Amino acid sequence: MASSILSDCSSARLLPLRRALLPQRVPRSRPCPALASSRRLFAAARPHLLPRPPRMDSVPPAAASSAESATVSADASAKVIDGKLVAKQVREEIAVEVSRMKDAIGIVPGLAVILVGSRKDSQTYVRNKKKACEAVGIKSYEVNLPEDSSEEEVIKHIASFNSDPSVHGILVQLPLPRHMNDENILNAVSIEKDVDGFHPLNIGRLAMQGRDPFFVPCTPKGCMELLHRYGVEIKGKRAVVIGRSNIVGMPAALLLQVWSEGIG
Ligand SMILES: Nc1nc2c(c(=O)[nH]1)N[C@@H](CN(C=O)c1ccc(C(=O)N[C@@H](CCC(=O)O)C(=O)O)cc1)CN2
Repeated sequence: MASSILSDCSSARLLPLRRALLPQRVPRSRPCPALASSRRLFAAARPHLLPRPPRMDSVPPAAASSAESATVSADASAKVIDGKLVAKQVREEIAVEVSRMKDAIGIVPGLAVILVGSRKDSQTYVRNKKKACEAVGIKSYEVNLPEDSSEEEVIKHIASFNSDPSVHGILVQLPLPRHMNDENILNAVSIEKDVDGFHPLNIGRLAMQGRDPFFVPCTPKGCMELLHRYGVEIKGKRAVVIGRSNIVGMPAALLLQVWSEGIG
């Protein structure tokens, strides 16, 4: 029986993990020092690649009691993972980190979000990202462009954020209008500021042996963070990822594969 199931609502295909078919990974190389400082700065806001925080030694009381009543078989019991509790802890940790950074070097991380069009769901996600930044002291920059904007206009804004030293992370909210080519736009984001981890180089580095991505897509990273903080051991387990989107399913499968080898 699979011990972990991650579901990707954006695409309902089963993606078998390739771990069993791939050779053992070698320990990952250290990143280029010049790029590492910018990555570290924003990693405080979305700590994909920072040293991992200590696990919760015990499941929080509320989750523990639910977990006890949710036994699924003689040798395995279910753990109810309280995502809201973990999210609160992560926000608190980030707020402390940002405040320390401000005191130490007088810089706060800056996140730029570009939204094209007026989809209600995308507006909500962008609003929530902005609120989340405000709550922890991250400065946010927002650009809203009309649905009929050209790819060049979007890329012009990306280029401007790429060269703005107060912006450490850039997100282009997806989906983009149909007339735009996602690839051209995502390729324009500097890989050191690609906090979504959608740039092909970051995804490629996630997939390759001996490479580290600068950032990892946030939804699968969040799933991994939950497993980690609840002490769910991945090594040696089988996992099922439902869905294979570029945003969730595919990077989730890659992360499970990397972490199952004890790296990450
Ligand atoms: N630039 C990006 N665009 C998009 C992303 C992204 O990560 N970066 N992901 C989605 C939209 N999105 C965030 O922007 C997003 C949507 C939904 C969820 C999610 O986890 N949903 C849960 C429900 C959570 C809740 O209701 O509390 C679920 O579906 O089970 C995360 C991120 C597309 N665009």
